Amino acid sequence: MASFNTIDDLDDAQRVLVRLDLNSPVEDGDVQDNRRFQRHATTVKELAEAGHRVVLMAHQGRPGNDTFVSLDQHADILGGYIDREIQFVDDIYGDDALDAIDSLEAGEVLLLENTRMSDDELPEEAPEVKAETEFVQTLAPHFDAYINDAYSAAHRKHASLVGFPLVLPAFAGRVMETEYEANTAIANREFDGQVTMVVGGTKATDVIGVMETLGDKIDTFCMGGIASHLFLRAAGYDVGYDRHEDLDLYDTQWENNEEIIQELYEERRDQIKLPEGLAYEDDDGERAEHTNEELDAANYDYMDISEATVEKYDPIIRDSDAVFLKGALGVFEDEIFSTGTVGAVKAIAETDCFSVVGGGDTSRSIEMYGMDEDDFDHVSIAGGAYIRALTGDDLPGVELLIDAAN
Ligand SMILES: Nc1ncnc2c1ncn2[C@@H]1O[C@H](COP(=O)(O)OP(=O)(O)O)[C@@H](O)[C@H]1O
Ligand SMILES: O=C(OP(=O)(O)O)[C@H](O)COP(=O)(O)O
Repeated sequence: MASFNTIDDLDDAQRVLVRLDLNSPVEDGDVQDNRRFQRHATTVKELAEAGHRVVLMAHQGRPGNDTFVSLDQHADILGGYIDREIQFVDDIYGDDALDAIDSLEAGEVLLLENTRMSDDELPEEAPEVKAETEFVQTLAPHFDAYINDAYSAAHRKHASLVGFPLVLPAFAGRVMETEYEANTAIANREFDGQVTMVVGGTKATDVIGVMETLGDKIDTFCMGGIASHLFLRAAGYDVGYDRHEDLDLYDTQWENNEEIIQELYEERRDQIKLPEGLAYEDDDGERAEHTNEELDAANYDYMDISEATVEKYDPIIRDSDAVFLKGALGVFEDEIFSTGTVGAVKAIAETDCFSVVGGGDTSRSIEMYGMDEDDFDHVSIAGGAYIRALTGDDLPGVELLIDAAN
């Protein structure tokens, strides 16, 4: 496996510049705590306890959006996980930031302001271009090492992610390490027995990309979510199109991907397991189901896979050596349509297989329905980066760490 240097390879008492991904939901201006803080805290705590001077960079939201806010709240939330104060400076590479950086003592931690508040950060450009920005050129001389822990942002060619590895010795943090290991385990097929991928969610292109890239590494695809309706349509059932004009869940995806869906369905018919039926809300607000033969998308909105489908997928999951999950099998946020997602996630949790659950939305089902993250080998905190890794795209932030090690 191609690899990178990690924080185990750092010299003692370093001045380290660490890129985290603390990008979080924001409600009425309040940053919402989430597992990104908890995960990155592991890296930060380890660095501080080892006696390094630790300066953190992260982004929040995108300019113009309500979620584009200062990182002052992030410092408090992250500090709560490491039992030590995280200083915050509302500057990135101006005099205030440099003063705060240079006054740090061993074991102290400082968070800089939202990197996206610098004009140098955002346009996606080649690492060589980013390395020449004032942002990178001003900060780099104040550090001995750059650490990238932001796997979930590693698909972006932004200054804080791709500029520094060209000008400082570069290392991976603990989150980067675990996310990378879990995702490459599938691509390299590091398992002897059955490998199953449970795929759902709303985006057909994600599912198609995974099937095209990993089709020969995965034995069985158990399908749910919107994508499964499109494959059921390819199989000839009356589903996989929009019944409201103002809704576009299916039609555009079908128009753009019809040929490849038909092709994948024909070529990989033995590998692809489709729902046996789908669930909808009846006139009394209760869950009801149709078998595939009864499906009638002109008159019903289908929100989950049927119970018979859960029963069909259950033994497949339990007989697997490794199971990867991407995307929800139904609208699990509504309890009556959580049967599919919770059924699959529970079966994965109860099975002694190597298991990875990914997708920002889907992994929320674990705590929503009282399951324990420790029952899985890895629960990814990455959305876009996870799917890019699964579909064979390089992550520039990761590639630069590998290059730096070689
Ligand atoms: N049949 C369905 N109809 C509408 N939405 C669905 C359906 N099945 C799953 N979803 C939705 O898919 C979302 C997750 O999809 P997606 O964003 O692709 O995955 P993730 O965020 O896990 O990567 C869930 O929030 C769920 O409500
Ligand atoms: O949260 C992130 O991505 P994700 O929602 O795909 O997991 C990353 O922080 C990247 O953010 P961006 O998509 O605004 O570049």
